[in-house]
Amino acid sequence: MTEETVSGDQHLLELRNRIDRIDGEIARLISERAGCALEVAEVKKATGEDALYYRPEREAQVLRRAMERNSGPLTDEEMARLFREIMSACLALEEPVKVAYLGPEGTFTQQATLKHFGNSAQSRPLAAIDEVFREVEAGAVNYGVVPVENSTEGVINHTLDNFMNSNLSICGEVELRIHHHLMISDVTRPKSITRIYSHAQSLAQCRKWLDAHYPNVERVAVSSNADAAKRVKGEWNAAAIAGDMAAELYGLKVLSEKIEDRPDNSTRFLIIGTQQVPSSGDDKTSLMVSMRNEPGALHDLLEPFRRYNIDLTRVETRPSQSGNWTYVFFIDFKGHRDTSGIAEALKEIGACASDLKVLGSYPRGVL
Ligand SMILES: O=C(O)C(=O)C[C@]1(C(=O)O)C=C[C@@H](O)C=C1
Repeated sequence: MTEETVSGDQHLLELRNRIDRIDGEIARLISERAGCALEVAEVKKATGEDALYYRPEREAQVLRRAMERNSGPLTDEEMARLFREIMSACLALEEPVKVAYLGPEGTFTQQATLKHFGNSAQSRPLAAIDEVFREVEAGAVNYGVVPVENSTEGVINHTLDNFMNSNLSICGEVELRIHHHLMISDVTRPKSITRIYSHAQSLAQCRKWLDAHYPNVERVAVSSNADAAKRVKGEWNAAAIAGDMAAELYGLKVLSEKIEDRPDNSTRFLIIGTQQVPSSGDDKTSLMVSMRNEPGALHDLLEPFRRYNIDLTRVETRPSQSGNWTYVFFIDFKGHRDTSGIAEALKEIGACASDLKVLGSYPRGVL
């Protein structure tokens, strides 16, 4: 052994000893934090049966602070993700939170659920968006996670329509970068692919790539990306377009990575529940408004937003379920319903609308 390797080995040993010491301190501090969370739970329990353990506004503040005070070398996102998991474990200690999401397992909605609630939440896949709403309404789970819009393909109508017949609120949002991969099973012959399975939205998000690389291959729309991945197992002439979780879950091999046409392709998901969330300091509000079917109605609806200087982030129109050719507007804007300016604007809009429902004010997605 040369002198150099001896001193290298010695240095490695010293560094590992240092890491062991730091880990000891981190472990002690995490336990102390978890003890605090248990005390918080006692304080909440004393408020009665309906005590709210999960506090979206507080979680957003904790994560934002973790990012603000980070000075590297980890990225802000990486640091926040670590705190996400610590808080998830602390919340599970207070009271296990039950979450339903649009399944099956392996979908992007499951990935969004994990990103938002962390690994300690008890999550359950359901077959349809309606079912997620129903299970939250019935109290079988505390929260639901459903997709609402994609940056390439637009709004998910089914989710918006469900709000028309539901009393649930929006208590959070989470955005996920969507990376699609072309994947095959171990029996697939890559040169003999004649069929590609995926969800219709994903096929649309990879349209140009498919036109360029697999122009004559049949594209088969199925109920989810995870379902596509499942079908490919055992088919020698088929491939699937899906995400990392599906590839892992079904043991598929990724043939081509990140094949989405737009590199910034992302999907926004909503957290639905029954609680009204206080301001976190950086929030969004979602409204559902019906207007009388008369000239100038849309102008009257939007005018207060301009006057109170409120920043609209989205306006969607859906046919109302109560009559032909009448519409419901879904409007998102920056700010919390309880802040001055917004509270006044909502009062004015309420006065000119035939129906106004605040679907919720909630923290802007952090991670
Ligand atoms: O501050 C609270 O209310 C807590 O319950 C503590 C805590 C945390 O671990 O920081 C845990 C769960 C809540 O969702 C928010 C924060």
